Amino acid sequence: MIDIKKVQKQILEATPVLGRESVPILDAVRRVLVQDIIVAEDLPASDISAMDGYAVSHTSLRSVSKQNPAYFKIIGESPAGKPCGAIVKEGEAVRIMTGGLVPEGADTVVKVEDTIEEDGYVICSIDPGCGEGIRFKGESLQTGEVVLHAGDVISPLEVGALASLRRAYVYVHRKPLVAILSTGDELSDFHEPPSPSKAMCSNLYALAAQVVEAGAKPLCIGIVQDDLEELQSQLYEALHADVIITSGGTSKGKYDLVHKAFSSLDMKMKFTNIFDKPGKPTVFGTIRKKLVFGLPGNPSATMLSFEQFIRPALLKMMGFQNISNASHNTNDPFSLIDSFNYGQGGNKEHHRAPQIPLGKTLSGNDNKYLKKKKQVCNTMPGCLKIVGR
Ligand SMILES: Nc1nc2c(c(=O)[nH]1)N[C@H]1C(S)=C(S)[C@@H](COP(=O)(O)OP(=O)(O)OC[C@H]3O[C@@H](n4cnc5c(N)ncnc54)[C@H](O)[C@@H]3O)O[C@H]1N2
Ligand code: MOO
Repeated sequence: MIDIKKVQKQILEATPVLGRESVPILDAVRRVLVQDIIVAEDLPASDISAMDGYAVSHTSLRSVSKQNPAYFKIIGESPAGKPCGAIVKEGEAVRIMTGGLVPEGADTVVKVEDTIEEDGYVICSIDPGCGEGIRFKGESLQTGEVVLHAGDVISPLEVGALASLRRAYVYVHRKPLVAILSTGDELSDFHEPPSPSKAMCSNLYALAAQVVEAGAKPLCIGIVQDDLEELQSQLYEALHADVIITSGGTSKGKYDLVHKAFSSLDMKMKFTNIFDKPGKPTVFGTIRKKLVFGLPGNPSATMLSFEQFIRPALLKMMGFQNISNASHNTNDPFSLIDSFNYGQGGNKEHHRAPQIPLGKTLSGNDNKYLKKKKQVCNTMPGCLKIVGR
C-alpha cells in the first residue's frame, strides 16, 4: 500500500497534456489557451471621442476663461458609427458623441456640460487641456502587442479581449473524453423497476457530474455485469476515450473482476491499493497510454477517489499548470474530519463532516459523525485543486 501523495505524483507523471483544438470563444471559458494572442490592429482603430461634446482644435482654446470665452462655429456632427467628413479649422467645432470618430483637425473634445450652444455656435469658457476627451488610436492595445499568452486560463475578461480583437475562435487544450463504467450484477438504472436486491447505479451519474464539473467530457457507458468477458469487451471499446473510470469490483470478492479484466488488457499497473480510507482499493494504471482508474464501488469512496486522483489528472490534461496541494474549502461536501491512526493497522481514515469551518474544534456531541471527543476539523489532506478556482 502506498500513501496519497505518492499516488497523486505517480498519476500526474503518467498523465499527458492533450493537444489543441480550435473552439468558438464562448466554448473556451475555463479552458487553457494554447497560443499567444497578438494584436493585429490598434485598439481603438482610430481616435474616438470619450465624451459627448464638441471636437475642436486646442489652439482655439488657449487663454479662455469665464470672462474670455471662445466661440466656435458648428460645422457638422459625428455620432458614433457615422463619421463626419468635415475638417476642423481654428474657430470651428464638430458636435460629437461618445464613440464618434474625432474629425481631422480636432485634437480635443470639450464635454457638453462645459459648453453652451447657441444659434449654430458653441461657447467654451473652460480649457480641458490638449487631448482631453479623446481615446487615441492604439491607446488600449497596440499592433504587435501580445495580449494573451499560451497557458492563460480563459475567463469572461479574456473573452471580451478576444472579441474586441475580432477573434471568434481560439486554440485551447482539448477536453479529455472520460468513459465511465459501473460494474456489478446488483446495479440498476433509471429505466429499470426498483427491487430490494438491486441498487441504483448512482456512481455513474455522480462521476459523470464530477467529470463535467472538472471541465472534461463524460461518456457514460453504463452498467457492466459481473462477467469477465463482458467487462473485457466494454473496457476494450472504452479505449477510444482518453481516460477510463470503472466503479465497483475492485475488492476481494469472488465477483470482483476488475483486476482480472485490467490484466487481460495488458494494463501497466501503477498501484493497486492506497493507504488511506475511503478509497483503499483504488487501482490505477495505463492501457495503451490511456489512463485507467478502477475506483471502489462505495459511493463516497468513488467520489473521494475521483477528487483526489482523477480531477488533478484531468486538469493537467487540459493544460492547467497551477495545480497545487491546496485543500478543499470547507463548504465542500467532501470536507472531512481527519482522524489520524484511526483504522486498524494504523492507516488514516477520513470521516465525513459536511460544512464545518476549517480548524474549528468540535465536541463529541456536535456531529453524529464524530466518534471521538475533541477532534480538530480539517479538510481532506492532499486534495488537489487549482489555486483560486
Ligand atoms: N475482504 C475484504 N472486503 C472488502 C475490503 C477488503 O479490504 N477486504 N475492502 C472494503 C472496501 S474499503 C471497499 S471501498 C469495498 C470496495 O468494494 P468494490 O470496489 O469491490 O465494490 P463493490 O463490492 O462492487 O461495491 C461496494 C458497494 O458499493 C455499491 N456500488 C457499487 N457500484 C455502485 C454504483 N455504480 N452506484 C451505487 N452504488 C454502487 C455496491 O452495491 C456495494 O454496496 O470493498 C470492501 N470489502
Ligand atoms: O476504502 Mo473503502 O473505499 O470505502 O473504505
